Amino acid sequence: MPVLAAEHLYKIFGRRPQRGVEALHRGAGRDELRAQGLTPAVIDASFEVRAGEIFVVMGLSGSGKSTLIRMINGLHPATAGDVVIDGENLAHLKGEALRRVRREKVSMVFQHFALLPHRTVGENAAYALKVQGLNKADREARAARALGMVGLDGWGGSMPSELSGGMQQRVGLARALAAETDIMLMDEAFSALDPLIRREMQDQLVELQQRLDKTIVFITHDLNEAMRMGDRVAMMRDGRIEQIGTAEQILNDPKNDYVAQFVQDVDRAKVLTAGAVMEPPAMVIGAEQGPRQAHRLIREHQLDALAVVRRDRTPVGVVLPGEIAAAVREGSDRLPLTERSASTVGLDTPLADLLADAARRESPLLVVDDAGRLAGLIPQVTLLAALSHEPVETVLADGIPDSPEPLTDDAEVVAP
Ligand SMILES: Nc1ncnc2c1ncn2[C@@H]1O[C@H](COP(=O)(O)OP(=O)(O)OP(=O)(O)O)[C@@H](O)[C@H]1O
Repeated sequence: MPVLAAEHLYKIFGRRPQRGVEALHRGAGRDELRAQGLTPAVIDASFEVRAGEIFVVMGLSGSGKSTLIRMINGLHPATAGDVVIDGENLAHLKGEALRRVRREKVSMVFQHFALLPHRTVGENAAYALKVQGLNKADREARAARALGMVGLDGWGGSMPSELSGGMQQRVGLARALAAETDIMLMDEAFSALDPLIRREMQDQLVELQQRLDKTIVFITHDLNEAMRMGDRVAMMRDGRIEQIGTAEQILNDPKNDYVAQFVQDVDRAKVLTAGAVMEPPAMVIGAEQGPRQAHRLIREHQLDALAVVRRDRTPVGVVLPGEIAAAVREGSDRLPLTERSASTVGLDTPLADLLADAARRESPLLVVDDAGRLAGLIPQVTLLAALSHEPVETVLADGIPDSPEPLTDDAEVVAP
């Protein structure tokens, strides 16, 4: 079950906003509503956020992100549609019941930190806990723990003004963590920070999320931030969600021209990981098998490369058609594995890290999962395509320099 769901959510500002929803249902455009003094800020937004996910809402200024997040935390009532948190529909809650859900399920980090200037860092971190009814000792302990998580051990007695911008936002983050809610909403939380600090905070948030298993809805107008942070990204335009998907899905398969144009300048090499560009191996061969068996598999399945694995599927290397043909010709009874053919990379390795020596690489890269087992292969042509910003087909048509000789059916085969 999703932790958080939005179902056909609308927010229209103006008098008698319900009119706007009805007009939109009838097919009216935004301009028509504007003429009636109505602003449609969020139009028919539906999505589900899974437990432990970083769900990014990305869109230009005015696209409706802040309004959307305010409906999720119950600050704005929806004009139509539902927000369901942990099975509870906010539209059905009032007064104390609504405040309880907001307090216990959702915490929020703001762009401008929202720290109280005359309270200490520790008091700021503990701020949300008083309303939760915790006693002073518990509040202080939780706040200190949260400050420790964001790398601010020992800063509890300082005043916010003594801290840099990045540190102040860590206090904002600590305050949200101290509330110990499962869901954290972050509204342009890093947008006011210098690029270097921002990057550091992004990494730290991803690391914290993995450690604490929080569900995070993260709002940003920065596409690169969205692509870097989001397990999935919802792209908003003019109040509507245009597409929801992983960074790879949005980059590789944009749903419409708007999304395609929006993402065209993204540095794919920085966003895409080895896991996203690899191909699952069509066939593998056990390390104890000989070259003739490999030769047979390569021919029968017309493989460009064949990964060699141990019984537990950890990779030993990869054999190529040309190599294996030569080995069979020479009568070798061992698979011709070489050092260079055994380069492995992790699933999360950024593509950019693999491109440096793409042109020199003569065999596919092997991609392994966290347990070191083979997850897939990245053919050299994929790297060259990424490097030249050309589709794979173009690189294939132009040819790869020094590509291995293809194994033809009439290759001379000598029995060992
Ligand atoms: N309280 C309000 N009253 C009237 N109109 C509003 C109100 N809040 C937002 N809007 C309008 O709703 C639309 C969406 O605004 P919203 O702030 O949600 O966008 P955003 O994507 O968060 O933009 P930004 O990044 O600039 O904050 C805009 O046209 C805005 O002018």
